[in-house]
Amino acid sequence: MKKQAAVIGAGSWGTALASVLGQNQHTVRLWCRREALAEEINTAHKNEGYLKGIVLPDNIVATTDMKEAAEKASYIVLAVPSGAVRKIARKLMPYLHEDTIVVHAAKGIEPESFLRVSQILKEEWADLSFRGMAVLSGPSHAEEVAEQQPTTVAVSGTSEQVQTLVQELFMNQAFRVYTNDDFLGVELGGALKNIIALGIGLTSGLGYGDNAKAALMTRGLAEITRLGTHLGASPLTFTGLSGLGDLIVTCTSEHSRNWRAGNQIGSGKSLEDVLEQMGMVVEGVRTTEAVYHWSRELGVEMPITEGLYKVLFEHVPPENMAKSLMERGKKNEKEHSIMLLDNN
Ligand SMILES: NC(=O)C1=CN([C@@H]2O[C@H](COP(=O)(O)OP(=O)(O)OC[C@H]3O[C@@H](n4cnc5c(N)ncnc54)[C@H](O)[C@@H]3O)[C@@H](O)[C@H]2O)C=CC1
Ligand SMILES: O=C(CO)COP(=O)(O)O
Repeated sequence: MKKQAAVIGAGSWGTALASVLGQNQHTVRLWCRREALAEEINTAHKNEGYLKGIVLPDNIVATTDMKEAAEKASYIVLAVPSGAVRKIARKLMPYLHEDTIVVHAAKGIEPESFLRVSQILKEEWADLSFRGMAVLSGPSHAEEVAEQQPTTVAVSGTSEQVQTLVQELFMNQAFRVYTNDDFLGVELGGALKNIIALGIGLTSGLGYGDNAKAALMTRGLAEITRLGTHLGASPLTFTGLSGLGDLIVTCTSEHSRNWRAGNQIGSGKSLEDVLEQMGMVVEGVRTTEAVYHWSRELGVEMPITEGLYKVLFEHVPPENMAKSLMERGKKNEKEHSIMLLDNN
């Protein structure tokens, strides 16, 4: 059935998600910051700056007016960088109502508070009543979603009903949505894989090959799972689309901004230059900062995150990261899995 949906954020991901909703014949209002972009979307049905060469469904209406975008929507999809979520949550406050379902699609952890995006939203909207919240996450580069290439993602919701409604809202022949009741795990997987993708990009920039890539992906997944299960997520979620799936796509695709940023830093560019030239969000930088401090506070070992933090924030040369990871004390590969099995 046709729904009223608002997508907040007309960058790569917001535009791609609006496109999926438009293909599904929903009424879509896409909120953007810049008038010129709204004009481009409404007249040329394009967003060339973010999704080059893509023609958008003509039932997407772009606006810079939050009221116009969100007021009548029964679904509000948040697709801004995690760093903008608090500000946007405040702007959205007047337009949430009893029937609103909020779907967030951002992947990050807030430095200092160590909050996930859904926790930021709950904090900002503590006094409001709305129908529910969901997180949409998985291996889904916007460029391929916009081209209607086959894509699979996971959705988790504050209730089973919300989860199923969001699955129905997005699902189509090119965009397959699986439900997963582990909200925490789905949200964490998407945020944490960006750290590992940055790290792998870094080693590629240094000239290391596929063995290093496979090592970092495998041990990266181990450290994501270690933190996630410590916090109460299911280990199985990290083997699914929002865990391993998203890790694979972000660590192996040249679409990935996190991988590309790491690659350029490994090749000798400064973090500041890389971020300035990217022109799009590189979530892994902020999440590395958050998770480095968070894991130390929790006493959870995350050596890849630690190594990357030192490169990004303490000016340690990238080659030292690989060296320090290789020279760590002897370990049993299954240490953590054995501990998890023992606890069950
Ligand atoms: N691009 C992708 O393939 C995917 C991205 N994501 C996640 O979606 C989120 C958004 O990413 P992208 O769309 O790729 O980023 P982007 O850099 O392509 O676009 C970001 C959009 O947010 C807007 N924005 C930035 N700061 C803002 C602020 N302070 N207030 C209001 N609007 C602001 C920008 O104007 C732009 O429209 C991130 O958390 C990302 O990890 C998730 C899945 C896939
Ligand atoms: O999350 C993504 C794909 O699932 C996008 O990753 P990047 O932000 O690294 O481009």
